[in-house]
Amino acid sequence: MSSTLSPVVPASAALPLLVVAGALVRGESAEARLLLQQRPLGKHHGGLWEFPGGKVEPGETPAEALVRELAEELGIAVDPADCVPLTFAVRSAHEGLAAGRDLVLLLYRCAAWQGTPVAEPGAALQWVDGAGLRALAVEATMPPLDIALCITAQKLLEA
Ligand SMILES: Nc1nc2c([nH]c(=O)n2[C@H]2C[C@H](O)[C@@H](COP(=O)(O)OP(=O)(O)OP(=O)(O)O)O2)c(=O)[nH]1
Repeated sequence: MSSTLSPVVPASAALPLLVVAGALVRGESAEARLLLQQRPLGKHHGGLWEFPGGKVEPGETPAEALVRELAEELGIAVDPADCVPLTFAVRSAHEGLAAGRDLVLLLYRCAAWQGTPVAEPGAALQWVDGAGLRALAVEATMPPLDIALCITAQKLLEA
């Protein structure tokens, strides 16, 4: 191979931003609902509905980060063993991310926790059924990355 070829990822490029989020599901069959959180106004994607979660900090595993974020944002305690990888989505920096880095979002299914989710100041929560989730995706009231995640999350709500 020629030594003049550029590597796919230049050594100088920033690593992707790793974000974890939880698809918290309660109830079964027709009663199944997913928890969505509205991002506080003033934050990136402010006012849009997303899966609760946040960035993985240095030294954390993704599951540890999710447990921490769910405790911080919702005040619930989740066992890492109850965080089951569900799907992921990737957004390129070229698609308009302010930080200028690719973003990889790992979505976990969580069906067990302790406590009752409570929104942080400035945020809001809603439990959606399949129709509610579709409506948010179609109306683009979710971050672009979440539209892709919803296709899989929707299956958690199917009878
Ligand atoms: N939590 C979450 N973030 C998402 C989703 N979809 C999506 O594009 N994002 C983006 C928005 C943000 O750019 C990034 C998450 O950052 P964040 O601001 O929530 O992370 P954080 O809780 O660590 O926040 P901070 O303390 O740094 O303010 O991922 C989603 O469904 N959930």
